[in-house]
Amino acid sequence: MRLRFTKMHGLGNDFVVFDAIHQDVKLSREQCRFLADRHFGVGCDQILLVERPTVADADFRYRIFNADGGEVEQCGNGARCFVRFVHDKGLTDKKQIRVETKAGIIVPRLEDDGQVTVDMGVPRFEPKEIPFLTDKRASTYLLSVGAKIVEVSVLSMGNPHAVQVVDQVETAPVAHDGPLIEHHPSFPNRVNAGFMEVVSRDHIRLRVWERGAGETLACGTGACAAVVAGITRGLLAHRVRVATRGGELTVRWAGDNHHVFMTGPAVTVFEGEIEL
Ligand SMILES: N[C@@H](CCC[C@H](N)C(=O)O)C(=O)O
Repeated sequence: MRLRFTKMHGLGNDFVVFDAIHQDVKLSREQCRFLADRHFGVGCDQILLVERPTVADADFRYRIFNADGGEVEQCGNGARCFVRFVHDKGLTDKKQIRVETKAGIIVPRLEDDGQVTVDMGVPRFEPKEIPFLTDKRASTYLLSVGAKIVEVSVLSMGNPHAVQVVDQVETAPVAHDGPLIEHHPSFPNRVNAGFMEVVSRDHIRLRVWERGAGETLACGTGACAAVVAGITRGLLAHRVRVATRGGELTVRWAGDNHHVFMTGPAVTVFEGEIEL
């Protein structure tokens, strides 16, 4: 089959996006891996499908596949690109849309300045039953990672995250420890591993080893998880600038059962067609 796609990115976290409303798009794991391959395919961290919703209270359905071909629950940078895509393609003229994901409904909004704010929902502190709970209130755990013991905050932004605080993010052992945390036996569904340097109460630097994709230039749900972890640990204010290798996001969270809001850019790089 020959499919049209759009190459997009949110802070360098890059995507191949398909309109699966006007074309029949069914991707196998191998086809996702081929599309994501930076040498033999198009190259991307995730593949995004824009589909008709299957529930009454949503405008679209948004499906996400990691570079390894696994379908996942949520993707924050992708959600911003999703909004830009449906607007650019004339699929809607609503500024605020309701989007069905595997993790429930999210509500992105296209701002007047072209940035996108996404209501990412309420963070959940789960899984609750993993060994070595150290601080129940802050939901932190001790994990043995290689020869070290690392304290991580474990939470879900629809998808799973384990976030640790490091002194200097640029020298953090992301490539070494990231895969060990991703595949740690405490996380049977694997996990995204965040490394956060707290610069001040309203500014962090962040690198994320993503489940199924490796280190990316930015991770939207990772940014939300890091800010929630930092606030829960008493380290951060309620509005935080998150600096990633690909650029900057703003994340807001008022705590408890409040929703997390993430604001940042969404960029189209090129349009293409590929034979699968
Ligand atoms: N890049 C993403 C997250 C994509 C999914 C993640 N790798 C997972 O497996 O949960 C983002 O911007 O949030």
